[in-house]
Amino acid sequence: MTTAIEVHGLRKAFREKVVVDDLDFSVSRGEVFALLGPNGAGKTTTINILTTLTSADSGSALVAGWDVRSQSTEVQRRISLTGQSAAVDDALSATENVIMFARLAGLGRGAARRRSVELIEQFDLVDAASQRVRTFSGGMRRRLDLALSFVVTPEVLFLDEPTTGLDTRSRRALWETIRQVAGGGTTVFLTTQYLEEADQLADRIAVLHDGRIAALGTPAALKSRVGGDTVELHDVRGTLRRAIPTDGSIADLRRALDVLDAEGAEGTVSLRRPSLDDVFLAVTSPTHSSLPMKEHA
Ligand SMILES: Nc1ncnc2c1ncn2[C@@H]1O[C@H](COP(=O)(O)OP(=O)(O)OP(=O)(O)O)[C@@H](O)[C@H]1O
Repeated sequence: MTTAIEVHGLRKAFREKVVVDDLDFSVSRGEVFALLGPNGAGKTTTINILTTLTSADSGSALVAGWDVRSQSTEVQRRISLTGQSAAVDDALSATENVIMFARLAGLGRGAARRRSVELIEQFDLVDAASQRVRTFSGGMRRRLDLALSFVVTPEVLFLDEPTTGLDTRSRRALWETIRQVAGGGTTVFLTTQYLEEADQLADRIAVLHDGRIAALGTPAALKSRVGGDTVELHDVRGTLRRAIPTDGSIADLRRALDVLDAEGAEGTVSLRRPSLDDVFLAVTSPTHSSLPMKEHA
């Protein structure tokens, strides 16, 4: 099986409000797929449907080859999901929590202990390993929650805004862990509001806007869609004074410089490559057509 997630015409409304609107996409095995979108775009609802926590009103979704609606137990056996801090016992230490979780996942006593040592180290909880979780900061709790979703390697790992609340070092460490897991063949489906995160991690990105996919493709393809490089002029204070989009060709670059010359502009000229921010702002602006765009390889 090469397809890990297959979604067709998925739709979900809360009362009259359509939150997920006719979604279609598929994710290959071993792929890191990021669902990006502003607040309220429908990211969590989509993840909840794919992880069997919520049922869709219509459409279908297969995860690891099983139907999320009619074969939910089979799906649950093959996935893991972050954000289940409800599963964390405040009265236990971090180590005890990981061991308990590992035992529930079917690991033997020795294997559970070994796994806890690895995960406590990996998620930078060594100093707090034997501390009761009740005393943890928000970031420590978040790291423990993440550690639990890595106790066993699932076929498909769902991470709902995994790095929210993490400091830079923890964020980068988690990215590394995600890369390792994906390198081992696990499919990773993550939601994020951080464009850099999607850019760093994802093989492909879907930008969700008002419950619909407004853009879908590799980070490079999405960036190239919003145009070529931009010639920017900053004044001595570093304030952006002028931005002239180009198609990336030498002739167009020269034209942009001629424009600045003709205007008698003063300051420092630089070339800015399109970023995912440009993509995000372009496709999630209120004036943007909500028609799904074609995927670019
Ligand atoms: N159980 C519910 N009942 C009613 N409305 C809901 C429910 N769950 C979500 N919604 C609404 O659906 C919309 C999409 O919510 P969702 O949590 O999926 O968005 P999101 O993209 O994950 O947003 P965020 O980035 O803020 O987490 C929001 O307007 C939200 O208020």
